[in-house]
Amino acid sequence: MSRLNSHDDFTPLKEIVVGSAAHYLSHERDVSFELFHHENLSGFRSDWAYPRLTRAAAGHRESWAIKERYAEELHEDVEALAAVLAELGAVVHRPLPLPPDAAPIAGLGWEAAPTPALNIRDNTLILGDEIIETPPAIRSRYLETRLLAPLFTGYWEKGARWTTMPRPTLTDNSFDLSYARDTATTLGGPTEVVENPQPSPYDVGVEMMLDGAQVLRLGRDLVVNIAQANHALGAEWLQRHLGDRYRVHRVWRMADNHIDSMLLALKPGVFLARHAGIRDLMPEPLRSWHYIVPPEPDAGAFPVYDDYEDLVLTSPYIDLNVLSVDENTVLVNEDCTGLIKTLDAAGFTTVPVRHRHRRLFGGGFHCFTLDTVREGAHENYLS
Ligand SMILES: NC(=[NH2+])NCCC[C@H](N)C(=O)O
Repeated sequence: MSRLNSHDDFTPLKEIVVGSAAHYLSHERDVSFELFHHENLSGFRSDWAYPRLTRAAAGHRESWAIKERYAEELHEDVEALAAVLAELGAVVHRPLPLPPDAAPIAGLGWEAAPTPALNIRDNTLILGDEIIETPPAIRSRYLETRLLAPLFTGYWEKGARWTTMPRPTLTDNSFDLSYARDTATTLGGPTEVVENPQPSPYDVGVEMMLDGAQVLRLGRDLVVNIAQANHALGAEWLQRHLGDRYRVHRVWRMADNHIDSMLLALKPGVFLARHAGIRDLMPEPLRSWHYIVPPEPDAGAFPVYDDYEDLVLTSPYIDLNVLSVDENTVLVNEDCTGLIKTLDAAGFTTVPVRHRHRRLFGGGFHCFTLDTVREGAHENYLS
């Protein structure tokens, strides 16, 4: 293990953590989960878009089983991803696997089954020599970074700084519902905001929530996606914490939360973007960069899932979530042939990797990884 040093997504990769899919048995469908995944969940089923038609009031807890076959295939693909990265010369670290008999976790006034540390991009932000654990918006993910604690301890011993952003209480009233209220879904929304928030003796009002995956890292510049007040508070914390060392550029509602299936930096001057309109949402100095927009995803590239039993947590654009091992080499989903062709034509070397169930488990290669050592420094890429 070397010293923590990760400022961007594209300079030569030395060390990386690959998430663990072990024992991903169910989704905890509480208010925090429904709200976070509102855009995808409410897009195709009217009882999920209008939950009061069918579901109980807030406080309702429901475990949604994941089919064993999908969980096993996911596990197989994640282990293969770790092997590919090792073959490419990176030192690969792993979180603690979630044990099969993990007991529920609890906060003040809630309980939830814990998720494995799979989408590890989400709850940690690495900025140079600093580990920042970010405040989760989903209760079942509250203790996810503890599964990374042995690794973080190792980096800390090697000199890393290690910070935890203020932890939210996550009562029903902690959430700003405005994004879910304001956005139309494919059902023609606006939909109902998920459930009726119930008062709790632990209410503190709208709280800070921000995922590491809402932040695009470009040396001394950070682009942070903000869709509502929880995120705005998180970005404000980040700005105050980082002071003059970083420029925090806030972008408004580029996505519901995570930015990394909308936009990724492949190298200085080049972005991979979901659509051409992304450029207009960007801060002025980044509008002159080149934006590579791949063809629309091919519906045939995804497994066919059951409309009711299988929760589809991402949009079909999830394969944009690639992982660069250097400025020329990009790991891409082998089934996303349109994207592979686009990147090949742009002069990149693509490494096709199998990942079947990205739509069920909420992430691609960028989400499932956390690069801890790259060669890049605290550069100013904007000048
Ligand atoms: N870091 C992540 N988990 N990113 C995944 C983002 C997926 C995005 N919400 C989509 O539907 O395409």
